[in-house]
Amino acid sequence: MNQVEVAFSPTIFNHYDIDNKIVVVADILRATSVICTMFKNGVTEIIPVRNIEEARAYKEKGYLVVAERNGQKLDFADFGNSPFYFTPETIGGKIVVYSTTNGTNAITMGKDANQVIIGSFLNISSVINYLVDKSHDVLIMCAGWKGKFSLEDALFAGALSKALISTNKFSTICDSANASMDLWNLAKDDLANYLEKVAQRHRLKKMGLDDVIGYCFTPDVTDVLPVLVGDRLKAISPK
Ligand SMILES: O=C(O)[C@H](CS(=O)(=O)O)OP(=O)(O)O
Repeated sequence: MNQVEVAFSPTIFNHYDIDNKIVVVADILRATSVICTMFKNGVTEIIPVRNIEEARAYKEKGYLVVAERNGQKLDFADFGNSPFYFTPETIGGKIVVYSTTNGTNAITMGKDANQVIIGSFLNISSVINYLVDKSHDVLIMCAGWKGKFSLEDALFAGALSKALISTNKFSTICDSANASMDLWNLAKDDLANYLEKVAQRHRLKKMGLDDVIGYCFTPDVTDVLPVLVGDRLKAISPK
């Protein structure tokens, strides 16, 4: 039986053994939801970069750059971080360079694992099917917020852990995975109400950027499965 574990923040990621594991990065508000939306709408590759200077250098070379810090688009970037910017018209057939406050940092941290994949509610069934098929131990890495715990990522970790364990192909002896499933069980029947507790929702609301909440918690909007290949994210076609 394969194991599922959860790291609640990148700050503690180094304490997990990722040898031969698949790392699922989750940044529900908003990076991994944005990545799934970009692939759904035809982006060919995404280059995740950690720092602003790297993103700026790509822009100077002529790349399309999506970059924000603290929710706000960087001045040199083409787009900020709302999934609603990414339509077939804006990103179809293009390579995008992507840098965000929390999500792209988490993605690059997992690069020594067997594989890094991108998870969100938008592609959760694709993630489940892929992990069941691959039969590796799994670490769900919550991107959190500036190194801290984020409720929305923990809820996703709980939903995914629960679904994997219900296949009888995974089990867990990880306290964080058990805690995330308890949280998900508490929230799932009245999710809209529970999401009032999510701090990132309120941070986004202050900036007028909280129109994404309903969308980012909608399951299975797409069947894309973004995977890190070298330094780029590419989409695996579903079976
Ligand atoms: O753009 C976002 O939603 C956040 C920015 S912040 O957490 O509000 O500073 O970045 P992400 O990397 O998508 O969590």
